[in-house]
Amino acid sequence: MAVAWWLAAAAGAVPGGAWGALAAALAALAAAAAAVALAAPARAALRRRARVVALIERIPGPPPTPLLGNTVEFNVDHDEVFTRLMAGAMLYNPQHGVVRGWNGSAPWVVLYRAPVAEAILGSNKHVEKSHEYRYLHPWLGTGLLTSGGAKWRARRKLLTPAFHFRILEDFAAVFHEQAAVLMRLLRPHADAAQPFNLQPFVTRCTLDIICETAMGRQVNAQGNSDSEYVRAIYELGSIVQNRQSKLWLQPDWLFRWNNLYKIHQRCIKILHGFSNKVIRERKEEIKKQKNEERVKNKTKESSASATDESLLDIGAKKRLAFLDLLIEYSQDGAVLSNEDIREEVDTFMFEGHDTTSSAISWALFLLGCNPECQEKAVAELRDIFGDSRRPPTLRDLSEMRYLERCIKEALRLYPPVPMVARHLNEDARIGEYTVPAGTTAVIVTYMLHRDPQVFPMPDHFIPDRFLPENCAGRHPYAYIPFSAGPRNCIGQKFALLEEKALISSFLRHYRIEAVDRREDLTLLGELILRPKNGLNVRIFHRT
Ligand code: HEM
Repeated sequence: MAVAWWLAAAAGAVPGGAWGALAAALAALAAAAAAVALAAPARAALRRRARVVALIERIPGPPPTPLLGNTVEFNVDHDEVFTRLMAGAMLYNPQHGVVRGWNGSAPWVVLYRAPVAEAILGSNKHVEKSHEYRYLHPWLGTGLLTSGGAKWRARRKLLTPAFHFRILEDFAAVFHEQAAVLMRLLRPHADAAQPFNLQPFVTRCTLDIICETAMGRQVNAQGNSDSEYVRAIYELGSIVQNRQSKLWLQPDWLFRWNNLYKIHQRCIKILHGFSNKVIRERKEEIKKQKNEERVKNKTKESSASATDESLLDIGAKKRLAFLDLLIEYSQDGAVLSNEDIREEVDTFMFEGHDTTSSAISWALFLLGCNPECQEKAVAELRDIFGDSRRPPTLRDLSEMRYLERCIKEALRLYPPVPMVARHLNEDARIGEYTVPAGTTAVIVTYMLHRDPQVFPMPDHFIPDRFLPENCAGRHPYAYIPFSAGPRNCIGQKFALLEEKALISSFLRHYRIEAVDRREDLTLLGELILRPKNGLNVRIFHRT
């Protein structure tokens, strides 16, 4: 275009004669060439768009409105979005569990049957998170949960050993100590006529657990729920949820004009400030310890009484936290910088407390709805512990087989992460459909777990569905509370141990009765599955 303009300007600048005619002809030629040159990419873009539309429209789904797509259907009260999504999905193509929708002009597919979920989650190609995860970036950066491509692959490989069973053994003591605090705090509610919401108690406990296991620091959320750090975690979590569901909070430039932005920035400052401080201090402590060890080793060689001293040392050894492992893996900044470490520590803080809190609260609530299952779990605990009040060992936890089935059944009915989403960087074959690159694929775990073909009487709480003989032959993607495939939850063993430790401790102290009826609960299916008005229960001391 610039060439045409220059030639036209040149034609105007040389008045009359053959030069002028030639320049004008050249200008026309250049303009035509530019139009053709521009038209080619435009035509290609139109062709690509037509292909996307044609492929997506082959999939059943609600009729879209021009420009707005199906966003109008979701312009409902916050409480209704999740129910709408599921009802809409069930209405179209329930047999295959693949439904399409348009978020404005952006294509989406909703998947809710095992084979189609496997097509995405089981693939090594479709590992990019969808755009909805970007609201977590200011806090988590691109840590394991939010990163993609080569960075995610390298980090996943690096961090996997940190979740080895041997390392988790160290955390059993933290689970027990924090469970003991929770039991004490629940005491005033025991045997009272007035029901109470169990969830905030459990959330504060899981927050204390993750803080100590991830960073080796105590924030004492159970003792002081008003701490700046704890408040920042809650506030930021709620802002992220808000941004996901409210269109006007989504573009960054619009969000900056909203009152929430200031709070958002303040929370980020507090959370990053805390993590940075802990990382700095821990690095210094490790350096100091190493120096002391070096000096001691030298003294040991020359002192006969060194044995007693080193034994004392081992007794006083500090508990390992994930942070210590990250510092070790970092190789003095060569592999992970301080910021890289912070991303991962913050990711564990985020992903490792609300999820477990949701899982534990739902499991206890369901045991409160099903007293016969609760008593079976208690009988199993009596077999393991007798009358002893001792803390559970890892072996005890592994013997809680019935309780494990209850936990798994609760994770089936109320998966803490009710859906996961991927951005498709290339075409995907999903069932009988080709889904084009650029589509967002949302796997709705909550629906997938209620497929009556796989789980007869899907709404009933039946822990024995998870007896080994009943699991045999089940599709590997039919039950995926921790997602599945290459991007599954790295913390699932940790989570199950924590669940068993807390729930067993609870059942050894209290009997629980659900006050809310399951059918009356309003579910908020956001990042984490929550009941809108909490989980109201009564508890009674066990005699
Ligand atoms: C009951 C508790 C938990 C549940 C139900 C759960 C569920 C999940 C799910 C569904 C995903 C996949 C998310 C996605 O694809 O968007 C995930 C990923 C992840 N989870 Fe968990 N999680 C739990 C506990 C934990 C804990 C305790 C930790 C850490 C201590 C943790 C750390 C992570 C991380 C780092 C990822 C990202 C893994 C990756 O992309 O490679 N989770 N979790």
